[in-house]
Amino acid sequence: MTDRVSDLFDPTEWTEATGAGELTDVTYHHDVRGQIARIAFDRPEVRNAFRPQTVDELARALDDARMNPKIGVVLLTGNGPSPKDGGWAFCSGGDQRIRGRDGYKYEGDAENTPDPARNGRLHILEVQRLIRTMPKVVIAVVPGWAAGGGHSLHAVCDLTLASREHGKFKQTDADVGSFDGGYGSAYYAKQIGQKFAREVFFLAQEYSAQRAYEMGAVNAVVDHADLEKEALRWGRIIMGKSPTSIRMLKFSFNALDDGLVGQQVFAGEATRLAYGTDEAVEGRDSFLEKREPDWSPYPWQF
Ligand SMILES: CC(C)(COP(=O)(O)OP(=O)(O)OC[C@H]1O[C@@H](n2cnc3c(N)ncnc32)[C@H](O)[C@@H]1OP(=O)(O)O)[C@@H](O)C(=O)NCCC(=O)NCCSC(=O)c1cc(O)c2ccccc2c1O
Repeated sequence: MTDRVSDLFDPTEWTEATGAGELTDVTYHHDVRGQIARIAFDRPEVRNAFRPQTVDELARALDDARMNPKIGVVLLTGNGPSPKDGGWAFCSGGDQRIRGRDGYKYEGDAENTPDPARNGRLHILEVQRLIRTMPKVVIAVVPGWAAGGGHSLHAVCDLTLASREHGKFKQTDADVGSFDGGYGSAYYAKQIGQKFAREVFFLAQEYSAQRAYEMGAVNAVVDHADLEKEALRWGRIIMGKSPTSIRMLKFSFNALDDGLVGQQVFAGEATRLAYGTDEAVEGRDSFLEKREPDWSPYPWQF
């Protein structure tokens, strides 16, 4: 790759997000209408494996998109192809070269050498929770390999679109002595069923985009050249919907599987909606005006 972001990236559709020029491991753009974010792993030479710095930058970009009131959809993808061999990847999980005994390490003086003085990190799990709880639709746009922790990221995204020619899925955790026991496996099993999920993890075989679609892990298989165009089209359809409906729907889908945290997130939005009623305003005003509240205009509805 030269100065192009990615071979599938259409520069007429995107502008670089403010501050994104400082990022080294991910790229971050907003679509020209300012409604859809594109965040991409940018380490194609290692199949977009993440190191702690990658995860830091990913979290920053996702959080920025979360807090942007115009943005309703995030496309999470991987830039490519690899300048070394032309291979494509969404993300191949944690960079095994800097994995220490306590997690993934920030690098020391020599590149790809773990810094023994700093604790290891497993904070891709924090990113998973951010994707899960942000009140926006996150679409995994998979142009190549989704492996290991990259496979888990696609699992936690709300939707997945995959390249027909290059999209490949492989859950390598058990090959490398790792295990994502949360969304990556247990929630994934809720998506595609226990038998398939156990097969994917226990055998760690390669699945084509078409096979992943048949198993219920992928929403659509798209010709490689059209992948990002199609993702943008899906994003724009979603942007035509009510923001409150989409937010409440996402949190409703999450609630049961996320236990009390799911209930808390959903209930927080219900509280926000309730604050908008005249009834809640009466409660606040009566306190501030040091008088008894008058609930008489508000029936005990059934
Ligand atoms: C993804 C592959 C199946 C692709 O195979 P392919 O044959 O197409 O490509 P190569 O193997 O030749 O790779 C090209 C080039 O990239 C390097 N590379 C690829 N992936 C990684 C990686 N993850 N780390 C470091 N380097 C990588 C590869 O070495 C080649 O380099 P050259 O110098 O030789 O050119 C295949 O590449 C593959 O299987 N990759 C490894 C996938 C993997 O096992 N990932 C880690 C799983 S564990 C994990 O991600 C994880 C992270 C967490 O933070 C967790 C936190 C909490 C719980 C669990 C976690 C977790 O499981």
